[in-house]
Amino acid sequence: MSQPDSPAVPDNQPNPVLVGPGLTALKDEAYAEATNATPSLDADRKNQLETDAPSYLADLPAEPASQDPSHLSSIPEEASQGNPSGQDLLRRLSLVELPEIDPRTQHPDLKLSGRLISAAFCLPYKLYFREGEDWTLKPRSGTSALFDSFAHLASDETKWSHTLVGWTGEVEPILDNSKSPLQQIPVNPAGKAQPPGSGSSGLGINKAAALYRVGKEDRARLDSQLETGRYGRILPVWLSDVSEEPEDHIVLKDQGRWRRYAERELYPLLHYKQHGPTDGRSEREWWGDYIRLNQLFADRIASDYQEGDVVWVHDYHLFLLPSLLRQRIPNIYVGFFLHSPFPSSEFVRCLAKRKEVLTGVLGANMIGFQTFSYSRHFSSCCTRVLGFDSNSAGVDAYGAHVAVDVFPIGIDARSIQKAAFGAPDIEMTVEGIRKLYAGRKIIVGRDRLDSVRGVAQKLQAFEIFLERYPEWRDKVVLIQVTSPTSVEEEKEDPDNKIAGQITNLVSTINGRFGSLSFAPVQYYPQYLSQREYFALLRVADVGLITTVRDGMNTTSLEYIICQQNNHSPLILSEFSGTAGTLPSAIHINPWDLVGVAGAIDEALRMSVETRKEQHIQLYKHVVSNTVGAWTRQFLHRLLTNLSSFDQSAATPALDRAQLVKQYRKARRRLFMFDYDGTLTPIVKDPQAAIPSDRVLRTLKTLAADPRNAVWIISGRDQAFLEEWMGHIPELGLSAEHGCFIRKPRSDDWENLAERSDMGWQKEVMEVFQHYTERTQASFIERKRVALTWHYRRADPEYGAFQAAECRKVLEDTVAKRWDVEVMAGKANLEVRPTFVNKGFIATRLVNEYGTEPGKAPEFILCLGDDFTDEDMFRALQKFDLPQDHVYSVTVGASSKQTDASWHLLEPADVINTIQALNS
Ligand SMILES: O=P(O)(O)OC[C@H]1O[C@H](O[C@H]2O[C@H](CO)[C@@H](O)[C@H](O)[C@H]2O)[C@H](O)[C@@H](O)[C@@H]1O
Repeated sequence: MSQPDSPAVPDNQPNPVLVGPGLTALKDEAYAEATNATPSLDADRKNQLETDAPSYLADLPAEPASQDPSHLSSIPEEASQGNPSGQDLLRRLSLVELPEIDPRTQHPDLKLSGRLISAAFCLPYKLYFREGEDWTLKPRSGTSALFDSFAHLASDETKWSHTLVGWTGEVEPILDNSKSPLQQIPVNPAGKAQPPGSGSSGLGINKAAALYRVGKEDRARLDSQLETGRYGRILPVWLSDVSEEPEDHIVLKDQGRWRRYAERELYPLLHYKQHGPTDGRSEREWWGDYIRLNQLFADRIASDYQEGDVVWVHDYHLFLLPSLLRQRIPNIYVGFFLHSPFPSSEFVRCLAKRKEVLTGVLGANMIGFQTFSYSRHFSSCCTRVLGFDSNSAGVDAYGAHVAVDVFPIGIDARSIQKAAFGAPDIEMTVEGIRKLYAGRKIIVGRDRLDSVRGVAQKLQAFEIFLERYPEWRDKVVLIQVTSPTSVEEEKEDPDNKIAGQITNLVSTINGRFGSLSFAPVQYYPQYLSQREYFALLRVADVGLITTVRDGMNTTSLEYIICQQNNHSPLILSEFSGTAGTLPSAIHINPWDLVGVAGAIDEALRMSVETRKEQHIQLYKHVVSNTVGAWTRQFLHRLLTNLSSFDQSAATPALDRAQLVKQYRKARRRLFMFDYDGTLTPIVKDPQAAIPSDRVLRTLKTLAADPRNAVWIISGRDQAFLEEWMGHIPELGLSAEHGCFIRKPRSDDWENLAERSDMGWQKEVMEVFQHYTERTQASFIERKRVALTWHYRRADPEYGAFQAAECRKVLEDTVAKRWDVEVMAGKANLEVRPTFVNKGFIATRLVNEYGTEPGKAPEFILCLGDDFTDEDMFRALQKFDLPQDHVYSVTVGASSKQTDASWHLLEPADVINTIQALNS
């Protein structure tokens, strides 16, 4: 989730601007918390949730363990008709359990160790430090669903042994109450106290600029404090520069810098925000830190890794980690989940480091997204930015298939239920708020103060609502709570533009529609306690979420749990990742302010029956798609994918040793090389795909051996082959997929299509021209016989779409009248007569180059990369030759569908292989 809204306890709170009655105005308690904090708040949270849990929850299983929402069909009829209470529904859904994965016994092919290592940017705790003492751990606010997932993995509900690897976060010192703040300032790099007042703020300490040293013993103490707990074993990652200090000390300096690249460059971009141009200097520095941060994570994981471990990497701070891990441990099992949105490739293209970021994450075996559209954008980016083949199932990257899938995250419904209905004093708080607004409808909004959360749009829409529906004036109150942003990019806004804009809007609305006794907008720019937060969600008559972009909006899910008795409607932005999973909410476009105003009116007037109906659907979703179910589903899919990438089903990499051995033994050898994509890499312009000197030299040497017959069998025309390879007389050339042949040491070309009627060409040209006119940047390559329509330079998705249509038209018309084949090549469509193909040429050559008539060569190496080369591979299978005499090799991924027996990744490997034979 993109820094989701969480009701967690704050570590600092600003002063409220307009504090409405009924909610506590919280003061800045960071100092007090730091000095008086308990060793761990986990116990507190647990107590709060469990000791006071209502008895009706006692017999509930911990988690509805669904892996498949289809189990909802098994909900008893009355559950949906009779409008059961939320607790009933939760209880019934909980009974529908699917088996939990046992990593040690399931997927035996993967030889799993049973250990799962989660990598998340920050630990679930904020750390407070005083030399020589136990560390103080306080729950970190935000990303609550993710932390709940870790807790689930560490619980008895799963069979994984869970380890969490995360950055310590910005470590803060515990200040000594007995000393004045100025006596406690941190040291500068030379070990001297910083001069009083230098960069100071608040307590006299500029935390961002401060420098702390953490010794070996203190770090070991933290390790042992984190050895066990709610989230399993935790391994903290210490982010620091290469230190000049004695080795056993880590220097923490400008700790916020580790966030900068991710939160100033990636976060805005992922949320469709682009900053203005800069000189790029700071970005380069941040990028350096980003690489180092990812490397330090990789080091930490690699040092703990055991064979068969599964690593699950979370979110955009760690985009590079999957590839860094794979570099260190090639066969590692890695899953990646992006909690934030993923934008269209048009946005990603703007990122200077787009290639590094995309290839970094493609080191994973599977990449998960919150919604289908985010996953589609990602796959499309890999095609457009990196040129990789992709479809909705995944991306083929560097010879590996990376699965891409969708997993909308959920919440821990059970613990939210307990907190919202079982926490001490919550009923009193609920009653207190109700009394305060008695006689008025309550609309509730709770967002982080980021521009992408759409709070400004919400207020503007509310103003229009009061304007257009005057009957509601004085009868409706909007309670809007905004917690401070935690994202660097927004925090650093020097003018605090959003905050200013929001307070202005609040004042305008209250000025226009309020009175001395009532303000229609109650605005609370502060953290709420958990009790106040849930009480607020419970009393709402409407929940209003107008986010302009988010990965997953957990507030909307928590609201649904809180509304299990009232069934108040939820108005939800269609730009929230949650919208797709909550079709029963009232969907709005936050940019259509009049539409939002209308939706508020509709929600307030909704009949009791409709509200109930909608709520049941929403509630079913939330309690069956919990964070536990999400966790299990992700891992289940990852392991299934890993099993299906089973290497026994894949084409093996060419065994060079065996190849060389047979080559040396053989008296007659035949080589058949395809050209494009085999001897040269695929490039945008066909005329630019010329052979390198190295390729020519290697071929020449190979063909110079009298035992070798070396042929180039290509779709290219005579002119091209002659221009670039014609000067090597020992080479045999076959052009246009076998239509023309030039034997070694000959200048004459044999035309195998001589007697064929070329009437079809005119018809094909007409169809090709039709599609060329309609597909920008596509073009026709006219050869003597074959015709090729290229769309590599066109928009890849549109080009492929047009090619599919064009192919169908040709197959339904020309191919029915003429004896021609329509072939889909690499970003091209080709038409040629059926009577000849590369397979036909291969058969002819095998028969021609034997040691004696009727005997095949003792060594055959045949290489090609595309569909047309498969004809050669199939032709070779028809000869009953000893296995170690024939090497059919496809150039590309091992996962590729092919009739070849071996694979090589790319043209460079082909040349290296031939060189190995030459040496
Ligand atoms: O049989 P081949 O030697 O592999 O030739 C097949 C076709 O290759 C050429 O097109 C392909 O390569 C181009 C250069 O890398 C690339 O721009 C294009 O997108 C590919 O389709 C060639 O232009 C065709 O005539 C060949 O039939």
